[in-house]
Amino acid sequence: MVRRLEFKCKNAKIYFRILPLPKICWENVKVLDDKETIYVRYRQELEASINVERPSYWCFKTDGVFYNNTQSEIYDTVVPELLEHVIKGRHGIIFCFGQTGAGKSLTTIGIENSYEDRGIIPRLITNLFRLREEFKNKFKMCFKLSYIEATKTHIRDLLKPEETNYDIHSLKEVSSQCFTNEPEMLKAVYKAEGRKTLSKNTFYQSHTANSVMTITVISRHINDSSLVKTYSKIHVVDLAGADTVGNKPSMEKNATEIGTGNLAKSHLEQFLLVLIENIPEQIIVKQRLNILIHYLKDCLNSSSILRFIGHIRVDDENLLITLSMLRFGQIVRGLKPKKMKLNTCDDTETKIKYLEAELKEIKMQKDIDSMIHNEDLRNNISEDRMNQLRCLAEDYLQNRVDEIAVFTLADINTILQIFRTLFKQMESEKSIVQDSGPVKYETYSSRRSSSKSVISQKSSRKQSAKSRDSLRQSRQMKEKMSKSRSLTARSVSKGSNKSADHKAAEGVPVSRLDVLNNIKSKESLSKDKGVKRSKISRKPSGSRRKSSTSDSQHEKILEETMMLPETLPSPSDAWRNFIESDLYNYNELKEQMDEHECQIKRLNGRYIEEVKKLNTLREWLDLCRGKLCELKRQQELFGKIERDEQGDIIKTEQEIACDEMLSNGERQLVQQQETCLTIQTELQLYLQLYNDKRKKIDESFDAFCAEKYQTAVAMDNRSNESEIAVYTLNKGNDDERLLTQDSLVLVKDEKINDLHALNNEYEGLKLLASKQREQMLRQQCLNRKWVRSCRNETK
Ligand SMILES: Nc1ncnc2c1ncn2[C@@H]1O[C@H](COP(=O)(O)OP(=O)(O)OP(=O)(O)O)[C@@H](O)[C@H]1O
Repeated sequence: MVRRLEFKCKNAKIYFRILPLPKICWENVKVLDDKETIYVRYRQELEASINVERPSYWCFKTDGVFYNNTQSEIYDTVVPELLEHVIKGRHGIIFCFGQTGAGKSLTTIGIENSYEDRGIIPRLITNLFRLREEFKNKFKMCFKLSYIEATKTHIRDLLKPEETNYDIHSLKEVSSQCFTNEPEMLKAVYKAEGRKTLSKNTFYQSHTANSVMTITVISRHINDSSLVKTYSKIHVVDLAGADTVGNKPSMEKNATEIGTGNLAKSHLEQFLLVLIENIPEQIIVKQRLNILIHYLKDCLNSSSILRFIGHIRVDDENLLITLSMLRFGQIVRGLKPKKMKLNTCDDTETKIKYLEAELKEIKMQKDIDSMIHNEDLRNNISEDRMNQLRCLAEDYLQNRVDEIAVFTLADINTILQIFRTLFKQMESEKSIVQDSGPVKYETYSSRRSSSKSVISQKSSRKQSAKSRDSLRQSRQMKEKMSKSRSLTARSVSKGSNKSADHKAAEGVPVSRLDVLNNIKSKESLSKDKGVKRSKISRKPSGSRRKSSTSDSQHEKILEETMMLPETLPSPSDAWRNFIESDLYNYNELKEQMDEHECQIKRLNGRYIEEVKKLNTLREWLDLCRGKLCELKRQQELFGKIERDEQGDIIKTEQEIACDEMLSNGERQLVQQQETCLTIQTELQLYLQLYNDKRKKIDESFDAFCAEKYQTAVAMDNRSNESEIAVYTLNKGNDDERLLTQDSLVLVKDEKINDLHALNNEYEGLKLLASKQREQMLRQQCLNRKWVRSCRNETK
């Protein structure tokens, strides 16, 4: 024993808690002031009842003796140091052992007592979650809880509400629940505590089995690149109370209950002894012998941090069992510490995540590197992205978007490549236009249809205003250069007409003829100089006739360009020119239209009058009918009805007069209805005529614009000279409805007002639409002009 006491134990520590009792025999048990050494009198001397001069004592060295210490003091002495090791990855066990009713449950859980007197387990949970919060920037921690009760042969899972028992072979099935917050874990612990088996006869809650609360701490250093997670377990064991059968404190417990406690203590004692002797085979045997030791086998070894708290009663009656507990403590102190061994394992899940993140970063870095080194990444661009960029480029050129969003150098390269392709396409078309020869004029309608297709075909070649400006600048530069080179050529194209380029350069409006002359002069210039273009070769006239499809297309493009108006006239100017020209008999049509309008106005006035008359007539007839009914009712009431021989009612003179009046009135009503219908039909006819004339004028105007300006001009106010036109037109529709319904519904003034309001709204919308159309046409015109100027430029 002396040899063992000399040994300085680090991993295992032993503490004793003395139960405060009214009769403590301090003569036989002494605690030194260092609160570490306990002396217990030789029992033989006591039993022998002999007076000895110098009494003999057993000396027991401990790591701390608690007497009248608070729960908090005990916790602070025992647990924090252990917890430090546990967090680092070592297993730890706190054993509470001792005599029955000596305070083991108070030390471990303290559930029966006040909050201040809560035991190690609740304090430990609070401490763990506090540590997790404190080191959240350094460690990622997760806690798992298991709570079991161990009898001699079985382990019961206390976390499960129903009784679930496991034998020595199925201990791995014991549940382990993960908790992310303190209250939840405490709740689970207290619930488990409530499920423990209690002795039936004791006045306090005496436990008959051993219980183990286990918290597995899994932690990983956040900045640790090795991605190794440490896991460690901390067990708090409340051993069943040991005692001598028949001893006073254990009187309320039966022999089996006491036996469980004694067996656990003696197995543990034996196990510690073989652990000290370090005989592996024996260790395994002892582990198999007791289910509790088997359950703790991963942790119950010399490399773990072991804390034993023995609970003793130091009164005369319990001296023997106290001595037994103290001897157990000495065995514990005999444990040789082994080299610290951290429980670590690879955190596969995090490792995968980490590697994925790293891979992503490397990829990104690679992209940046290749961008910096100006590498062509087009190969890395997906088909979808290519298409998207193509659409973007086209949208940009068509002024549909103001800018193109690019993310990488590859995007920029691709966009440039698209521009280059489009430019080349345009160049080749230009050369075709140059080769396409004399211009043929087509009818306006065919030109319009062809222009639509041309526009759609070449939509990708239209550019935004910005790009046009820059192009114009470069064009002017080119023109200046070409001007100096082609002096001779320009002298050929004499007369008052300057070249189109020259005019354009001077800001003078360029006519179609100018453009044509320009093309011709350039052609002759190239002929004169004998310059042969490598790509733009003129085809012989015969062959051109054969390749009709492509040629006609090119001619159309040329005509499109040639026939474009230089400036789009304002609608009012166009209208004025149309009226003045009288090419389409506008004045005659207008005269007729005015005549119809006069008729419509006249008929409309008459119609309203006649309808009013009709109304008055109806009202009068209703009055007559009412009067007649009243007369009849009075006669019936006063029994004045006279009947002839056949039994028919004889009418009074008044009645006969009334009847006549009624039949006259009804005849008049029919005539009046006839009149109204006739006027309506006439009105309808004139409205139809009026509309026809109006339509004809509109068509004539369109034809005039097509011929004169080669484009449509939006002019919806052209017929606004006659306000009634709009009114009567719509009113006409309303009348039409009246006629088809074949009923004489009155056209009331309010309705006319409603119609006016609707008309106004309709006109407003029409005006808006026409403005938009005009704007669109202008834009189209500008685009065409741009195409033409580009073509000119290439010459
Ligand atoms: N140090 C103490 N101070 C005051 N009362 C105590 C102390 N220790 C224990 N007690 C009281 O003694 C009674 C028994 O305590 P406890 O249940 O903790 O003993 P135990 O060792 O767990 O008993 P058992 O082995 O039968 O389960 C309880 O009522 C408890 O409050």
